[in-house]
Amino acid sequence: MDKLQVRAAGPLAGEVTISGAKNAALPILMSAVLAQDTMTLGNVPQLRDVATTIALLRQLGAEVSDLENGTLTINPATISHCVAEYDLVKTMRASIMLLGPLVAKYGHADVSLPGGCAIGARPVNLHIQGLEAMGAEVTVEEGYVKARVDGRLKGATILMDVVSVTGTENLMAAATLADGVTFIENAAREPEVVDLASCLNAMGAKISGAGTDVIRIEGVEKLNGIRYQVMPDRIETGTYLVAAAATRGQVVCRNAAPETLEPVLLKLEEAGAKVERGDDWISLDMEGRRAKPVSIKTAPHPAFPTDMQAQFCTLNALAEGHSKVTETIFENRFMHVPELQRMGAVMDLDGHTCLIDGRETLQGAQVMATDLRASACLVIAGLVASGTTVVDRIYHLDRGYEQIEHKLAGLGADVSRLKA
Ligand SMILES: CC(=O)N[C@H]1[C@@H](OP(=O)(O)OP(=O)(O)OC[C@H]2O[C@@H](n3ccc(=O)[nH]c3=O)[C@H](O)[C@@H]2O)O[C@H](CO)[C@@H](O)[C@@H]1O
Ligand SMILES: C=C(OP(=O)(O)O)C(=O)O
Repeated sequence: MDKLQVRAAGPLAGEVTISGAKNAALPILMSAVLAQDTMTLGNVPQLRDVATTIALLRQLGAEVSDLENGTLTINPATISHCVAEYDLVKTMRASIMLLGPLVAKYGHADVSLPGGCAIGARPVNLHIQGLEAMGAEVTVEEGYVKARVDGRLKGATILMDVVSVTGTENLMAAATLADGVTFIENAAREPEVVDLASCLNAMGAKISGAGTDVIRIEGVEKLNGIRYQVMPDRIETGTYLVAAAATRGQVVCRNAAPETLEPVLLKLEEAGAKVERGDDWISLDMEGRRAKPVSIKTAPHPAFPTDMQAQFCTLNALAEGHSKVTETIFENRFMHVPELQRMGAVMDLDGHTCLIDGRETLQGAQVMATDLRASACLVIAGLVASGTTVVDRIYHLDRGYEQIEHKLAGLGADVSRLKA
């Protein structure tokens, strides 16, 4: 298994180009099965999760090109087999987003249940209940969610008990081909939901309200293949901004979407960073200062994103004073805390809250990446720590960060991949 070796090399400085968003690319790729003809997608990031999605789509029988310079074509007309097998699904929970589009277009879908993961149980009950409300018969047999409908799904009013990003996306995508009007209430408002809605509308769907907590979808009979550019990755952007802040450096993120990460930018300003926003760029400059501690509480958009919580734990571990980080989305998303403690961070877990007493620096150590953002926070810690940090199990990192070692090296970091 590959590892990442990180050594402190002073403040980061320079420019980094942000990739397309993993969490927008995945639902858009999976919703491509709804089209009648070829979809051409641009700004698709070269990630392990994208490779898994391509493999899943090919397993269904779709003709999918290789990803070249961020561009991918998908011809779903050849789909013949509506089954997403366990071997691929177990590596990527987002595979559940095939369920809605497949049953809406083909009337049947079998998608393996992905199982629990490091950050929490992550059930899919809301996905299932929403499809049932639209008239599908859904069973769970031998580890697979099996959805069936005779003819078209029916428009329905669906109240989501919990705000769910992929739940909203799955049901919104399914409802585009339903007979009648669907309302999704208490919908997720994440920018990636809006990006998926924009793509579906360009394909001919009639969706309004994406980005608010009530989404209205008027079903249509068919959707067309189109060209679409995936939005920039706000979490990747936030990760490079935090990396620059933790090293007391500066960075300009190009091809970014500042309006999608305002809660993160505000917290970075509170930490003492000078942040500037352009149309498609964000710059951050610590002017050599050590970060001030910032307390955060994760919650659905437009509040502070859970996918940036781990990175802010590292920033706070290096800040001048005390802070409190509260996780409200996933029950087990502090797996990075014991690893940061091994690097000398002073932090205490109390249920869903982590109390942090910042230190001037950390010490390099061998650490284990437990999930995607935990991995990122350990890499950031390594950029500052004395000695050498070796982050093991970086396949997590490869799920969500395109060429992280090259991008960091471009900012002056001393980072290298140790091949297994
Ligand atoms: C591919 C993708 O976009 N992943 C993102 C998505 O994950 P994902 O869509 O899986 O996360 P959800 O928004 O669904 O999860 C939010 C909460 O709802 C609960 N829940 C969810 C579905 C369900 O049927 N029942 C249920 O109880 C979950 O356990 C969790 O406590 O949003 C998360 C929250 O912003 C992010 O961390 C992930 O990066
Ligand atoms: C938790 C994440 O992703 P996923 O939902 O794909 O596991 C993430 O992007 O931080």
